[in-house]
Amino acid sequence: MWAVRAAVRPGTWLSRVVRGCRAPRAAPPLPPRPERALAAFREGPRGPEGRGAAEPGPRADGGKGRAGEEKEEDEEPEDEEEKEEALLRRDPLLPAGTQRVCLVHPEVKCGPGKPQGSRAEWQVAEARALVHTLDGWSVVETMVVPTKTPDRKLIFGKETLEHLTEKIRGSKEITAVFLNVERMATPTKKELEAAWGMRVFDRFTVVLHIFRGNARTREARLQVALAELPLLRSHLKNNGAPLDGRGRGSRYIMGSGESFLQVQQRLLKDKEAKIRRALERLRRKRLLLGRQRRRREFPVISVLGYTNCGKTTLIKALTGDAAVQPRDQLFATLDVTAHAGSLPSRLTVIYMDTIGFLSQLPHSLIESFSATLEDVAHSDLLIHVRDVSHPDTEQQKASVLSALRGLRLPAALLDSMVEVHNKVDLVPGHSPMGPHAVAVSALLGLGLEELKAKLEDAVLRATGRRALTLRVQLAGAQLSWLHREATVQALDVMPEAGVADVKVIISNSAYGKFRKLFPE
Ligand SMILES: Nc1nc2c(ncn2[C@@H]2O[C@H](COP(=O)(O)OP(=O)(O)OP(=O)(O)O)[C@@H](O)[C@H]2O)c(=O)[nH]1
Ligand SMILES: [Mg+2]
Repeated sequence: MWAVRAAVRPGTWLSRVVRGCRAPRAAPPLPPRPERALAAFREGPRGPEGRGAAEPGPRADGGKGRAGEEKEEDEEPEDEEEKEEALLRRDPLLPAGTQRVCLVHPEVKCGPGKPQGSRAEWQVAEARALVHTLDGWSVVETMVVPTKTPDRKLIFGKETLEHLTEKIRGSKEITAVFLNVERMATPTKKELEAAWGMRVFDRFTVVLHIFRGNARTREARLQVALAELPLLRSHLKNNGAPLDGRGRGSRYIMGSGESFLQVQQRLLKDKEAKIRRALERLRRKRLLLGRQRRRREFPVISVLGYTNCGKTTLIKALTGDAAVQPRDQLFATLDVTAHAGSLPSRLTVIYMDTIGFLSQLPHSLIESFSATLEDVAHSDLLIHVRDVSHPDTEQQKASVLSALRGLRLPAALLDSMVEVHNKVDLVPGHSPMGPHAVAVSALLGLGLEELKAKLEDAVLRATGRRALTLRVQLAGAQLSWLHREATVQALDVMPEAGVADVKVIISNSAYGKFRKLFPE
């Protein structure tokens, strides 16, 4: 889902699951309420899944199904979970405590590695934001250094390296270096650390660290663990020792006929197979529960956008869900979460909060998260939230759209996407262009009514429904038929005339049947 330099790739929406409950349509004449829809998303005693990221890890797989519900394939024994926990144990990637970072950005001057359509300042700003996301870390120095071949072993030419070394070693303030490349080979890292006399980190390690800290569900945590495997492999290859630093012992493990390296490689392979199996189990469950959700016919709206643009804040504003916790942080949301809200005609919809986009995201992270994109493809509507107060808002939009194109979503879903211009409180006089755009301040609650009206219109169109007020005879079967086949929103009874005006949300096909059965 993210642009990785010029190549934008699909990325990381995580999905959470849906717990079963009775369909709200079975309880007319009350309008379907968000709470009821939320109940469909509950995962055991912890309450609605996908609560704020600040809560301790809710489970992605939910609790036990109720009687009468579709039986879950693949019930997991308790010890499966314990085994997964073992897969997730690992050492810290970054040192704890305060770090004063020198941000070194290799700017590709020409050649195939030159990033398309993005500026060094933007990439530097994004790298700085990543560093500031880490607790106690700050950028004290920024150096943009020209390079022709950022993927070469030492990245910089001899002279540039000497110049950098002089500056870095000469500064008393700097305690670590963030080299803004996707991945550094272990030998490169070692050589740079030796030259500069301090730890050097790449974007992969920093983003992985943030992901580790923010992943809450089992699925998200396993996906991060999968993304880490290349790092463990390269450490093994280059050090002959795993990252967790357990002793190497003798060259051959006694009696096994395998060298230490072979044993470690085998263990990593086993680990990968186990993580993939566990993810596949969770994925099957998610798809099954997604089918249940669709059967219950709550329209699903996926809320997408660049990281920190205000997706979670918007969902909080649209649903009033007090447990939603927006944070001023990159990748605050790593688990796709579901939140119910209602639209003007009281139609209940489910908003899916998703992980944000970022340009230049390490692609092994994106790949490991990509299975969860399936959920976005099954939405009824997409909202693209934009932070219009951000200086790079246009690049961010291009990044997001380009990533979305890479996902091969249904054309109708892309065409009907609603663009939300968020944070307009910070941009006085902003007026959005285009028929699908609405300006809001999710934080201050501005423009939400207009947005809801647009969403309702789009959802009804996308799901082949319409909102109608129908006059029915109280004596006949019309009212009970509508209760059965449509969603009754409100009832205005006129006893003296023996009629009622019924506000319904009804599918086009059901309306056709209604007219056939009860001609006007
Ligand atoms: N001024 C202003 N700030 C906003 C608005 N909407 C969101 N924010 C702030 O922007 C920051 C990020 O908001 P989130 O809702 O967490 O953004 P997000 O897109 O969910 O971020 P990730 O989950 O990290 O991708 C928070 O500090 C919000 O308070 C807005 O309309 N106006
Ligand atoms: Mg969020």
